[in-house]
Amino acid sequence: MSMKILVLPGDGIGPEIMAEAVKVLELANDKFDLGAELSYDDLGGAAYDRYGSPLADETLERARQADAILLGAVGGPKWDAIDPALRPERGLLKIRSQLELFGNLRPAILYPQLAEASTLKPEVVSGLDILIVRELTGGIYFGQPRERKVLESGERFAFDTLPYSESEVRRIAKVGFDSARVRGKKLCSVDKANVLASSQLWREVVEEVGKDYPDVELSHMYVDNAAMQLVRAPKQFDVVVTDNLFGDILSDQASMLTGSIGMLPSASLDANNKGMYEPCHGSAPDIAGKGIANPLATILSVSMMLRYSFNQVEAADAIEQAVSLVLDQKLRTGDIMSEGCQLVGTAQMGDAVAAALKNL
Ligand SMILES: NC(=O)C1=CN([C@@H]2O[C@H](COP(=O)(O)OP(=O)(O)OC[C@H]3O[C@@H](n4cnc5c(N)ncnc54)[C@H](O)[C@@H]3O)[C@@H](O)[C@H]2O)C=CC1
Ligand SMILES: CC(C)CC(=O)C(=O)O
Ligand SMILES: [Mg+2]
Repeated sequence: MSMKILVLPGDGIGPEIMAEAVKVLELANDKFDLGAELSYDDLGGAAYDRYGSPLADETLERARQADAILLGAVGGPKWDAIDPALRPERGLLKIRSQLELFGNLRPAILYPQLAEASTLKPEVVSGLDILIVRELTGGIYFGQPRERKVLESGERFAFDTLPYSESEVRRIAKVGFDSARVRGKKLCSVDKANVLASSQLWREVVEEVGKDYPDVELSHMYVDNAAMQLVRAPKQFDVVVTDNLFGDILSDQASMLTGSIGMLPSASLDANNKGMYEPCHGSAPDIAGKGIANPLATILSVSMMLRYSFNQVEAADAIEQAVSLVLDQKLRTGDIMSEGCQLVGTAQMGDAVAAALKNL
């Protein structure tokens, strides 16, 4: 099986965390004889600086030719003042949409070693294992029209549009139900159907899709309540399916239940499980260049890539086991640090995971 992987380190801490993920991937490649071939390109601010566009046509073509894409993160204050259409984040949105990566899987799993780092009490989060299924190529981040203008009165005015079609909701709902079917058989669809027309359609279509999944218990929750329930009693959730904006916000929130946003990997999949894999966090400009970012979310994204795009279950499991072993060794980056543990930097953490993987 061909395993051509396009690596896009991106901006800020992106290159730092990616170096560690590639270290682990290369080790897995040798150990499990995966035949992975890596190539590199730029996305986001780095691409704007190099190509004048946050996603160059040639990069998009390379992404289309690749079997999977591994991404760090994009964005940063350096590009805050440029034409909004050329912002680094627009490159990320464009690659997701052009490759039709509509199914974003964001697992929030608490490693038991990190119970102390969670923002919630250990008894509330122990055994936490939630999968957030976020719709990734529709909704308010893409809706047209969107505009900023100055009204005749001189007042500044702006608006966005939140569109969803039946087929867009249907395909992500299926991802949610299929995921629930192989997990705890519980799916919670999160929307704002008490006020938003797009959410009313969302709820209706999710109900219809649910008829094909009588074995999955479906519930609905408004997003404001879901945000509250996530920090009140997060273990009531198994699989959560939601739209692009709500999923973006709820997954960052869920990350803190696992100790840190630096622990949350993700897979963004098309209809054939071709995917882009990236940590859920951003480019963290506040810590970029310091060598202190947590690389585990990106390393765990490598594991998701091997599992979802290449069915290399043994290698994927081994990477997760190596991460767990390193946490057993009480090595911690600052974001997951707790008493009695040893503080390490990004590269030390990557080295430790690679060493643990090698010795498995
Ligand atoms: N997928 C992507 O490429 C994303 C890009 N962004 C972009 O990233 C830039 C910064 O956005 P923020 O809102 O600050 O979100 P962020 O996720 O980059 O950072 C939020 C906070 O979490 C911390 N953090 C994030 N990742 C970490 C890691 N691996 N280890 C330790 N601490 C970590 C940061 O230091 C910061 O305090 C913006 O330009 C934003 O648009 C934001 C989210 C996702
Ligand atoms: C450009 C943003 C939508 C990226 C982001 O925050 C995310 O995908 O989590
Ligand atoms: Mg986000």
